Amino acid sequence: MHKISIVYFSNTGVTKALVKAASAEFNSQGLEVFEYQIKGSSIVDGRFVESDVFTQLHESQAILFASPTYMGGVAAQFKAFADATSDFWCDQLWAGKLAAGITCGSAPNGDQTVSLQYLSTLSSQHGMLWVGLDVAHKSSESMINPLGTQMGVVAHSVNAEVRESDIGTAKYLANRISKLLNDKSNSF
Ligand SMILES: Cc1cc2nc3c(=O)[nH]c(=O)nc-3n(C[C@H](O)[C@H](O)[C@H](O)COP(=O)(O)O)c2cc1C
Repeated sequence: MHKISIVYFSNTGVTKALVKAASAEFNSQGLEVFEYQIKGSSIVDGRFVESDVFTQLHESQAILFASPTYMGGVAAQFKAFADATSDFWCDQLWAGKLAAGITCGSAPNGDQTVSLQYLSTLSSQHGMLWVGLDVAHKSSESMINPLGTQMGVVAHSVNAEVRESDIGTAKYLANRISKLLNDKSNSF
């Protein structure tokens, strides 16, 4: 059975709701899911200290990274986690794993794409293979990807309300990753 890990930070629950939707989709496609929410207490003196988490990530064939957009980038809590992954960079321990990203913001165009670009760069530093969306802006019957970003999931939330179209986009991305993992001709 393939395993996917999801690492995320969420304060008011929007990112968490998107992660839960993706997670349910992975489960329904027969994947084992390890979910990890970064907490403020996981960071001491600016450093991410929950090193046990990495055992799960090493065992995964894919990792989904998720963070709200804060001031045009990932949240500091997520960045502390990302910096801790540098321990595995030299040996390129995560090379060949699939990677994907989810973010959200309270503005329709609040620079969320910058967060996805960062997550993609982080993944590239680890030699991972980035998976975006193969669906054009609102082209499907379910009207997913309403903001038209194809690097990953960009959600727009006002007052922490989560839109169905963004939940649908998160599920779609999870479904795409599941298909890639379950395709026997791929050897992730
Ligand atoms: C410190 C801070 C910075 C933020 N910066 C942005 C931003 O640059 N762009 C944006 O669209 N929303 C921004 N927001 C709004 C959050 O991204 C938004 O509320 C998001 O839904 C929070 O996700 P969460 O519910 O998973 O915590 C910011 C919020 C905070 C608290």
